[in-house]
Amino acid sequence: MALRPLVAGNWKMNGSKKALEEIGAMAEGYDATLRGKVDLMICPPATLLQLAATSALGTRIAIGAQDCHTETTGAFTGDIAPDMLVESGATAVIVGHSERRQYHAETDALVAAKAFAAIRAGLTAIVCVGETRAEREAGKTLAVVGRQVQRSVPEDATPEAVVVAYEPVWAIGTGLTPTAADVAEVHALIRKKLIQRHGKQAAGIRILYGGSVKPSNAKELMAVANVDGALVGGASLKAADFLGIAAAYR
Ligand SMILES: O=C(CO)COP(=O)(O)O
Repeated sequence: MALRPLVAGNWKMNGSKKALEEIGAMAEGYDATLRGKVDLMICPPATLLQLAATSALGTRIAIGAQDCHTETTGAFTGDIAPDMLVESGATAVIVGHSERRQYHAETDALVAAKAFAAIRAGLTAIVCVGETRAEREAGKTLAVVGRQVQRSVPEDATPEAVVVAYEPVWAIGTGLTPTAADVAEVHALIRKKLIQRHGKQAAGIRILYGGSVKPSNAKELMAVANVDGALVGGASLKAADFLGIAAAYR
């Protein structure tokens, strides 16, 4: 089944008010042809969410956040509840990015709880999974990713509520990418696991590839079976690059 693809940009801890001009430029380049074929989303830092949502008003570019808490309110200094993200204009949130797993010791169980809380607030949860270089070299990729999908994707996953992003940790920000055959193998496994656990409707859950996606490799990566779009880091900061990736669907 060909799903409507999603190209989402994760700005990570980058961007400023000035960078919001890029969203304007993205909107200009998101012409009728592209709009008819692919969804676009930008996930700026939390401090820019509200401004980004205002910049994106009327452009059909969606705004997402990069993390959320599991609770709706409470004594959690520095954290942000899913409802607060909704109020800021976000319609989605990334959870379980490998940088959160690595630097904030986030476990699969916590990621699943965050995704559950996000969905309950009406957000789409973009759940990230992916193996490290050591795990790939040890031949453990499918076991690791399979386990992460099993444990990080919440019970109530539907195509509206959940997007899964496969991001091999060793491909993030390195310029390295897996071969198309390797991507196909992992995405097929993710699809199988989703259908096993969430039933036939899980054929409609979008599975994004992320890790050094650029305009020059987007076409090849986006053509792989079960790759329903991209989660883009560095190349999402500039409108020309981001649109160049989206143009894989032109
Ligand atoms: O981590 C990523 C997106 O979430 C990928 O980052 P890069 O595209 O910079 O490799």
